[in-house]
This record gives sequence, C-alpha cells and structure tokens, in this order.
Amino acid sequence: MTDTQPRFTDALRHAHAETWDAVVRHRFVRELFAGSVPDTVMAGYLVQDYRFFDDFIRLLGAAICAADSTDARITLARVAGEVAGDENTYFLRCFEALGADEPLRAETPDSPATAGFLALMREAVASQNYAAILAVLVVAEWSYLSWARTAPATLPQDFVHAEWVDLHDGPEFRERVAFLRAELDRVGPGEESVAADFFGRAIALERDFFDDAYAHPLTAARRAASGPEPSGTVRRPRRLRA
Ligand SMILES: Cc1ncc(CO)c(N)n1
Repeated sequence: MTDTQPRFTDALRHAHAETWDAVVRHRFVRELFAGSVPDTVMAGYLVQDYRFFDDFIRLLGAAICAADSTDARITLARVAGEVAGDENTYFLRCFEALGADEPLRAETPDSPATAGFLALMREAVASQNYAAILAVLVVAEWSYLSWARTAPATLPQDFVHAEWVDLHDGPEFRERVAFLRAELDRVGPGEESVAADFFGRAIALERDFFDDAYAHPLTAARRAASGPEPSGTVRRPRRLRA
C-alpha cells in the first residue's frame, strides 16, 4: 500500500460515516428489500420524493450551467434526460398503483426533510458554484447506489419495491455516480469548505428523509383494487454489462 491521498469524495464520506451508514442500513432499505414497506409509508415516501425529484432536475440544470467543460456539460445533459425518462414514469406508475392521486398529493404538505432538501438544493442552484452543486448531486446518487448495491439477488415481485432498487443499481446508474464523483474529486479540493458544508447537510437530510417516511405516512393512500398483488419473490434480472 502506498500512502497516497484518499479521493476527495472518499474523505467526505468517511467524515460522515455514521450518518452515511444510517442511510445505507435504514429500516426503509431493509423493508424495501423484503417487500414489506407498508403501502402508506411507500406512498408517503414517493409523494415526497417526487418533490425532491422536481428540484433535483433543476439542480442538474444548474450543474449544466455551472460546469467548467463542454464534456461535463454534455454528460450532465444526458443524465438529465435519463432522469426525466425512466425515473419519472416509475413515480407515475406507483402513484396509480398506490392510489396516490393528484388531489391527495396536492393536499399533502412537505415533510420537514423534504422542505430542508428543497431549500438546500435551491441554495446550491442560487450559488452557481459547481462544487456546491456537485456535492449535493454526489450525496443523492452515491448514497442511493450504496444501499441499492447491498440488495439481495432476489427482489420482491411488487414492482413498486423492486424497480426502486433496480433504478439505483444498473450499469447506467453506476456510471453516473462514477462521473459525478470524479467531477467532485476534480473541483472539490479548490472549494473544500463549500463542498464539505453541502455534503454534510445533504447526507443528514438523506437520513431524515427516510425517517420522515415513517413519521408521515400517507394514510389516505390505497392500493388500486385492480386485482390481488402478485405474491412470492422473483429472481432479480441482473443487468450486467457483457
Ligand atoms: C431523497 C432522495 N435522495 C436521493 C435520491 C436518488 O436520486 C432520491 N430519489 N431521493
């Protein structure tokens, strides 16, 4: 082993190891893998996360504006396209399945963690600081990859559970995380205090976001009565690169 400097993003993660691990090992993650997140909790989580998702797209837009190279801008624009595609339709199919219709969603207030996250993302957008923006993007995507890759080979049959895992652990998602981390490794050291500040606040909000799913379930949500849920488990379709 040579004693080279750790990567900038590894150092940030290690500085927040306890909070990071609280996210990766959260009850929500365990129940997601088991297919046992109660529908009211899952619906509440997804309603809140669709708000997160909306501001996340703005944050990607801000990253596109603030990036310091054409290559980075093009990659970020591609990421924005992916997010607007598969991930958006997942939310809409879940809202349908869980009975979280538009009026119910509209009357649901932001949870405290959602309000905190939206404020943090808007602060990063307003800063026009690429390192600050990247710090929030890296926490959001890397922490989700970190828990998703601990999933068992067998996922629940219910698409609401299974696809949320798969969305955060395919080759495309891994590449996205690798790109975002490499960008923050490159520009973060020049903006160390800003990057560390946004990183630390973002990972605490990730933990709070999972906690809030249980504190604020969407009690009015109902599974669509279009037939019984398929039972049992299904072998996870591994999407490995050739
Ligand atoms: C709160 C939150 N953090 C990260 C992600 C991953 O994009 C997400 N969907 N929601």
